[in-house]
Amino acid sequence: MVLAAVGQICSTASMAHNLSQCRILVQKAVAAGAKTLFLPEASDYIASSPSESLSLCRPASQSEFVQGLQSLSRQHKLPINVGVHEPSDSDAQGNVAADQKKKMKNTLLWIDEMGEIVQRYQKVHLFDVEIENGPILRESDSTEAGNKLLPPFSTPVGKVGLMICFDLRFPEPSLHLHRLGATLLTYPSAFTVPTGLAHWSPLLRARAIETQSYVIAAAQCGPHNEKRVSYGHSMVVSPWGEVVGELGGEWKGEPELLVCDVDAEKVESVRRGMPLKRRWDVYAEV
Ligand SMILES: O=C(O)CNC(=O)[C@H](CS)NC(=O)CCC(=O)C(=O)O
Repeated sequence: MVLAAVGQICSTASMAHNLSQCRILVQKAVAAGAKTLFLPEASDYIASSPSESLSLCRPASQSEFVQGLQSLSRQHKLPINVGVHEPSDSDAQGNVAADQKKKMKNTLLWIDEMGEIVQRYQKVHLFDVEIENGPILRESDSTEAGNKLLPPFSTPVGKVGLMICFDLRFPEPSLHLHRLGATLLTYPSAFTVPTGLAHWSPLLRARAIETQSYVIAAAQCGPHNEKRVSYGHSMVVSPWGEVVGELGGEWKGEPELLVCDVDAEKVESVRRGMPLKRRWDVYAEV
């Protein structure tokens, strides 16, 4: 068994403030003996508008937030999984007008215990919604969608398959990563409150049950600015679908940490006990 730590923060437009929240969580995770720290989507910042978000966006090599986390991970020999914004390589059409800003990527970094960025996933499904009495958000206005899933890779907490937030609503990528050998799936998130109330927990449990894998979802929580609040409820679900750890949805003014056992043998025993043998002869292959 190995301990995984899951951090819950409330990112604002201040990268220095957000880094200081993460620093507290790194220290707590190390003190608890955790072997990996999972941080939410957009941990580097959550801005009040797409234009502010674009203006804060910089490459990891020039981001005080990412550099700060890399040095913390190196110092403590702690792998860190963290969601950030990065500039896209090209604009959406390939030739925008000079006055038009480039788009961003919504990415998830795996920083190893040497402080190196060794894996990078770019969010594939973007959150464009207009829900009555609910959120109106158009992520694709400012963000470029990724075009591939990353093959699962070995870590101290298992073979990790990376996904982000809204990707949670699509079973296909999780099943695909499962087929490629993942034993732990991540969904770092900044869920809205109404959609979180309606769907967060059943979706996370469904993804864990369907793939017989651990699901780790570090979440943004509370008010980021006057316009935006996140649902919180960071969660760890076992391959049997049990919620083995959960944080609250109320922002208490400081970051919170959840520490859970990740048991490789549990993945094996759940899969051995209930083999989910596909019938590709009956329905389409995922
Ligand atoms: O905006 C940023 O800076 C970071 N990105 C996000 O917070 C994204 C896009 S707005 N949020 C979600 O995908 C929430 C999904 C959700 O709430 C649901 O699926 O119900």
